[in-house]
Amino acid sequence: MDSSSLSQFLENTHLNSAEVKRRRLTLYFISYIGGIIMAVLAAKNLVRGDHFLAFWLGLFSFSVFANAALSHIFKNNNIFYYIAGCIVTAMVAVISVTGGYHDTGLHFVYPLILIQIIIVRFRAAIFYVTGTVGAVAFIVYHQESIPATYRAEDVSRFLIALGCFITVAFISEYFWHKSRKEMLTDNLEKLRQANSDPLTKVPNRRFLESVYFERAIKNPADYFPLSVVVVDIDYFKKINDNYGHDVGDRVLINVATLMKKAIRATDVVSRTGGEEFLILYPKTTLSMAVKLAEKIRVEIESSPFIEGDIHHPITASFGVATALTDANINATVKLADEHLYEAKGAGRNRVM
Ligand SMILES: Nc1nc2c(ncn2[C@@H]2O[C@H](COP(=O)(O)OP(=O)(O)OP(=O)(O)O)[C@@H](O)[C@H]2O)c(=O)[nH]1
Repeated sequence: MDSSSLSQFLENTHLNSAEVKRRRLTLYFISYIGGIIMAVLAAKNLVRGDHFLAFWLGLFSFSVFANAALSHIFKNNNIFYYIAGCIVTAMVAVISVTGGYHDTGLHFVYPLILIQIIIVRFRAAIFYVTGTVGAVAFIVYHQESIPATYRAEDVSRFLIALGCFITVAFISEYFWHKSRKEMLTDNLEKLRQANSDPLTKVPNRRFLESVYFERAIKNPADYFPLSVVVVDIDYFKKINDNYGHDVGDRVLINVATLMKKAIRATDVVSRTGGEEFLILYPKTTLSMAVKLAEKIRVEIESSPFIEGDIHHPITASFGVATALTDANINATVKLADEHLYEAKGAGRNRVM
């Protein structure tokens, strides 16, 4: 997992899920509050004898409730935001056609347009709002074929005020989105730094424990069997002692790079300690993980550290274990560690 995949993983796990939650809650609140208001207005219009408007308000109230209820069931589907946007356009059209109570219904167009801007994403909202305003303008300028009657001066002032309102709403939405995006980028960079090792740039132990394992537990079908390979460079202390800490650092970077190249995009190499790494192979059986670890062992063995006069053979020992279910991740890491110590005890440069 390179730096950009790590950022992507963190964005999907933390930041995007917060954004999805925010949008979803906005849809629920607006739908339920709006649905109740429309139901009340439908009842009031029924009492005062405007059956046509009462029918439409009742239908819209039912539609927004049904839309919100379906979005509870199909949680990962974005279509419900766009359906809500369409319901708003239809409501604005019906209100403009009927005129509402004493032809004062156009006042409701302002909050409805604002709802459309909030619910549908910024770019899509431009098209939705253009369509809605186009429909209203068409209706108010063709009063000969609708029940409502609007005075010419009210119509022109309404459209000018609506234009100003929409411009201000879009400007505020634009800057709000811009600052939110900057904040998210900033947060993402901080998260990336907190979850990666500054020397080798691979994810660190924090990433495994607070991000990766949590995600695996939430989506077991995508991760299990999850194989864990603990890798420890052999006699690393000698490298530091013989050539200095800087050379030791470069050996760590080389080994990490070599392992990153040897894995699939869905696997993860992380640095969990001084000269200890942990590789995670999702959807991989124990026998397959042993073969993959053996391949990396051979690769490390055949890539000595060469720099100037230094020509130092590098080997590593490997401990492998596999978690079949999310219930035993920690026990699996512990078992892989025990296998690593067995590999060290058995002479090093081997997979156990
Ligand atoms: N250069 C460098 N060395 C580190 C870093 N972190 C830990 N070390 C060194 O890694 C060495 C680990 O030594 P040991 O735990 O004795 O392990 P080893 O020499 O590899 O021996 P075996 O694991 O038993 O094969 C120590 O000398 C640590 O100082 C680091 O970030 N950079």
